[in-house]
Amino acid sequence: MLPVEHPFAAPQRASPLPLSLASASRSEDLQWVGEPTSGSTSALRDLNPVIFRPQTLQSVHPPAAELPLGPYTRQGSGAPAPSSGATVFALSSGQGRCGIAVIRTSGPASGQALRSLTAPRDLPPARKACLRLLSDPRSGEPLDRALVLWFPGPQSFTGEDCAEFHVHGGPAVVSGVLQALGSVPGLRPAEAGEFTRRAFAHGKLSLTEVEGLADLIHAETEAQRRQALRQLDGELNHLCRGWAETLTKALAHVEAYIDFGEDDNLEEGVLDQADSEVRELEVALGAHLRDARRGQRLRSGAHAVVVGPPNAGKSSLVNLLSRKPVSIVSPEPGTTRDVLETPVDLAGFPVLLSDTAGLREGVGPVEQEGVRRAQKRLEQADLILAVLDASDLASPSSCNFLDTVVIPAGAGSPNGSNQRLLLVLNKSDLLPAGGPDPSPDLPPHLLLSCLTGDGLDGLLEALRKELAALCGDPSTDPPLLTRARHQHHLQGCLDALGHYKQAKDLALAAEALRVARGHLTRITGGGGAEEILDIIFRDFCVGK
Ligand SMILES: Nc1nc2c(ncn2[C@@H]2O[C@H](COP(=O)(O)OP(=O)(O)OP(=O)(O)O)[C@@H](O)[C@H]2O)c(=O)[nH]1
Ligand SMILES: [K+]
Ligand SMILES: [Mg+2]
Repeated sequence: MLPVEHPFAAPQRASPLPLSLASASRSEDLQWVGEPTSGSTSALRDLNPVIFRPQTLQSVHPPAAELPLGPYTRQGSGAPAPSSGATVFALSSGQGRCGIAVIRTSGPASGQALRSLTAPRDLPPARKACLRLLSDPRSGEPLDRALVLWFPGPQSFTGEDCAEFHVHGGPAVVSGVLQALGSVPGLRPAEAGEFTRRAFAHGKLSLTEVEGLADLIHAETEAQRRQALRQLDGELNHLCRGWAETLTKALAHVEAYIDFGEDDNLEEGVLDQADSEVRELEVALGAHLRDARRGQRLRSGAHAVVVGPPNAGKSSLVNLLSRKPVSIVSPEPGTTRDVLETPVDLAGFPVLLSDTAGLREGVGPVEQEGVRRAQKRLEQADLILAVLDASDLASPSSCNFLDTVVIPAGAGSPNGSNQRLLLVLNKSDLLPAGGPDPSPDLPPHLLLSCLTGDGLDGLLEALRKELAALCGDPSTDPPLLTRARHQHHLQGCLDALGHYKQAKDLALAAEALRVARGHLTRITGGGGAEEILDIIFRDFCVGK
């Protein structure tokens, strides 16, 4: 731990949520509204007259107060509404002794809380850090000299009035300030996730952004961090909103046809346009669903298994990649019996690496069970690291392994089950120096020496490529679905589009589109009546 001096000169251990993320308001206002529940007569039907009879626009357009607000707001989308009026407070940085601890409040009494604890008592200018003496409002006892920040709502992380106290991170300071806050009328300790829940309820974060924030806090590798940050930045949200907008457009076309199919004023090809929009969307959704597991793998870690004949150096490789002595290494064949798992960060990707028993036949019951477990793990793995002893390629166990595992899995290319395989020829130090490739006839492979480290860089680079293919590369790829929930709704949307195509009448087709759109908006926790209005006015020729 770095020395604890003045905490604000150079934050030694910053809050896990830097200021900009913890408190600053998002520049973009995400207050968009939800979509009509499926089955209800859509707002579109009521609004369609607006499209075609511009002269009656003023009289037909429902006044704002009459818009059905309930199910249309984010708050109505399943998020628990914050208990009104309460102001909550909590330690927002990690527990334990540290340079600086960040305590924050959210709710209407935040300003009062700031004034009660600080001297001078006036509120600091909005979003400007100010140094203040903190003291207990009951006893007047000084607690700390701290930086305080005032974020008046709605331009705050939660959308409510918020305050932050950046105090020295000693346990006594932190508990003193928390107790002092608890004594301020109207304040209570926050529940787990309550700040974020309030941000969602006030439309500051979409559901996918909430998920991105959670993933960012839990990210352990670089690629996980990138993916989470992109989701927090709203990329998945924008993607889903774009798709939902396409469906709203298609729905507007179909509903217009239902209401005005006989009307001369309707543009030609309205239904064809809806069909082509749906077809394009199907292609886009299909592409994302094919990659659906990648984002989830990146969140939870890809499963890689090290397999090979006995004594190939599997355990040596596991120890080398994990940089710790996970497995016992010995010259005795059959050393590893059980499956040994270790989480590792490989080239920025999270991987659960499994060491396994050497594959061979004609062994005792214990080793046999080890082989059975190894084979089971092999079937479940996303990535197979097949290890052979480069100086022992002609042995029966090597040949058998090549024939039964490496060749069927198709080294260097993904097989039907999406498993990927890297063939590693270990113990290259035992080959004659500068000699030819010992095995030009083998599938694509890498030479490695666990003993000298030769070939490790090449192996890590190959692993990076394989893992980027398995987990998606968050530096370059389009945003990925990161949870089973996203995959479920995307599949639901695609199924509904299938019903649209098969629908025997237009009312059913419109209903299928509403169901499809409902799935998309549930991904982000919103959807839109106002969107529908916008799109109608933008996309239709009025009163042609
Ligand atoms: N020369 C040389 N020896 C190695 C290398 N890698 C591993 N070994 C040796 O090979 C022997 C077997 O290594 P392990 O890592 O135990 O092999 P394993 O595949 O896990 O063996 P089992 O668990 O018994 O199947 C040990 O004596 C290691 O020191 C290498 O790159 N070069
Ligand atoms: K061994
Ligand atoms: Mg071993």
